[in-house]
Amino acid sequence: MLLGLLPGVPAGLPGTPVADEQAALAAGCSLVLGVRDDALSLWRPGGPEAPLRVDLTFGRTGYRVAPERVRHEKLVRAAGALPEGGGTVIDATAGLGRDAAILAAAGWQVILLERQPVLHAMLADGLRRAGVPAGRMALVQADATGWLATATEKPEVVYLDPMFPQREKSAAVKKELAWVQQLAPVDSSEGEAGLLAAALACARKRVVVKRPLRAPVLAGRTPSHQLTGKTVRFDVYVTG
Ligand SMILES: C[S@@+](CC[C@H](N)C(=O)[O-])C[C@H]1O[C@@H](n2cnc3c(N)ncnc32)[C@H](O)[C@@H]1O
Repeated sequence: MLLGLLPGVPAGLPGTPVADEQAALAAGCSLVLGVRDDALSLWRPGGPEAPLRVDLTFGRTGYRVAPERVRHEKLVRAAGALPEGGGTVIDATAGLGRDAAILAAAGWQVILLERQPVLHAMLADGLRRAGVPAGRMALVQADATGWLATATEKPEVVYLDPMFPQREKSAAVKKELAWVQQLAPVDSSEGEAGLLAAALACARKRVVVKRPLRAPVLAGRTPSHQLTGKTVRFDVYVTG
């Protein structure tokens, strides 16, 4: 996959600098990263689809959503009770930050880990535009397996949503997933097993893993219990 980097994107990202979409097409880029309406965005050069950007303030997943509404979300129920005085979730596979926004809206302090540099830059841009206080959602560019293994302060919860081949049916979500998968392909089974092991060793209370409804459990490890939704389920591993 060749990613075209349009003028105005942060320095140091992996990709091919291009002057405009025409140049990106001529260079054979399947996606471009550029600035649209003040947002760092990803799109198919010459394509009709709306650009993809991280949006934490609008729509269903806005981090300002009222806690009494988000507490019904299956993800929030899977994370368990928020300790009095607050608690921390490490979202070790932050992606576009949607699940992290739900957890933050439910009152958790969320540390977002994302290893893919372009997605990390898009998340940083989304957090900046949303004006999210660093105390609510803090972003780190890191490989989660190593980061979790060396974490000095253990969080209550570690949340994992590793890439999984095509799992949603709607065309819009398929498009987003296809684009994100070009940047961050599905991990090897050894990679997934290492990530789950690091999460289980780090979380003080539980590890939550999001899976497509009928997918096998991650790394063959049986969870303590499961919460199932219409298209996805949350596998919960109680650690303490
Ligand atoms: C399916 S997406 C997560 C979507 C996210 N839950 C959301 O709501 O937008 C998976 C993301 O995890 C990242 N990822 C996978 N393994 C990782 C690891 N070991 N360390 C850090 N990031 C990882 C990928 O780069 C990808 O962006």
